[in-house]
Amino acid sequence: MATATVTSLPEPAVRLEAVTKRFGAVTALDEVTLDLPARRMNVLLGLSGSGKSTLLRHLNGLHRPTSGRVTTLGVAVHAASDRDLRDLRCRVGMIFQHFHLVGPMSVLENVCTGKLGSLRGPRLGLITYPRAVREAAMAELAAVGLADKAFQRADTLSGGQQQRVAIARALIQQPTVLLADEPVASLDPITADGVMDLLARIGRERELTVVCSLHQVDLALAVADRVVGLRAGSVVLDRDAAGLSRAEALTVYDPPRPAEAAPPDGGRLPAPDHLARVAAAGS
Ligand SMILES: Nc1ncnc2c1ncn2[C@@H]1O[C@H](COP(=O)(O)OP(=O)(O)OP(=O)(O)O)[C@@H](O)[C@H]1O
Repeated sequence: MATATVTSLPEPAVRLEAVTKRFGAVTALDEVTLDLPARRMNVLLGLSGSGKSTLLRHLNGLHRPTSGRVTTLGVAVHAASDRDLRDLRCRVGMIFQHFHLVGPMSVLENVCTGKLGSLRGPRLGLITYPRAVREAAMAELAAVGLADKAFQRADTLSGGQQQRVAIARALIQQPTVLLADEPVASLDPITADGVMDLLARIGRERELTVVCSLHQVDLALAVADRVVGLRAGSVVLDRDAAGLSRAEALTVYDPPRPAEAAPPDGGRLPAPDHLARVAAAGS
C-alpha cells in the first residue's frame, strides 16, 4: 500500500471509506464513508458516545481502523508507517477540550512546544528553542490576541485564554488540517462563541481544513461550512451548512426507535425513516 506524502493539497482533504472501529464489543464507528472538503470548517455533531472523537483520532492515526481506509492529505493513514504518521502529524494540528497545556510553563514556551515534532532533540526552557521559533510563537500569540500574556504561567490563564494558547500551539506547526475535539466544551457560552469565532476566522484566513466536534447545534450552524451528524457510529447527516435548518440538524440527536435498539454486539443502528427523508430533501 502506497503511503507517499503529497505536496499539493488533495480534494477532499479527508476521505473515509467503510471505516469500522471496534473497541472490544463496542462498535464506535460502523462502516463510515465520508469525504471532508479541503479549506472548510467541517463540524461533527452527535450525542456523547456517537463516535466523534474516535473519528477525529483516525484522521491523524491516533487510532487505526479495525477495517476500512482513511486518507488524510493523500496519506493512507490506515496503512501508514510510524514515520509517515510523524510526517503527517506535522501537517495536522490538534486541539482538545482540556487544552493539554503545561501549566507551570510560560505561555510562550507552551506555544514553542508545537514545533517539537520538527525539531531535533529535547528542549527544556524557552531559551533552548531557536530564535526563529520563539519569534514565530510570539506571532501566533498575537494572532490569537494573547501577546501580552507571553511570559505568564499557562495555568494562570482563564479557560478561554488557555484554549487560545492551544490554538496558537497548533498554528505554529503551520498545519494544513486542524482537528478540534470539543474545543469549547469546558467553556461558558460567551467564551465558547469567542473561541469558535477565532477558530473559524483563522481557518478561513489560512485556508485550513478544520474538522471540529461540537455539542452546540447553534454554534455549529453559525461557524460550519459542512455538518456531519453521527449516531451510534454511523453517519446520519452529511450536508452543507448553508440551507441546513436547526430542526434538521437536531434530528441527529433523535433517539433510536425501540426496534432499533442496539444488538448486544453494539452493531449498527439503521437510520430512521425521517432522516432518510431529510437526506432526500437535501439532495
Ligand atoms: N479507547 C477506547 N476504549 C474502549 N472504548 C472506547 C475507546 N474510545 C472510545 N470508546 C467507545 O467508543 C464509543 C464512541 O466514543 P467517542 O469518544 O468517539 O464518542 P464521542 O461522540 O466523541 O463522545 P463525547 O461527545 O462524549 O466525547 C463509546 O461507546 C466509547 O465508550
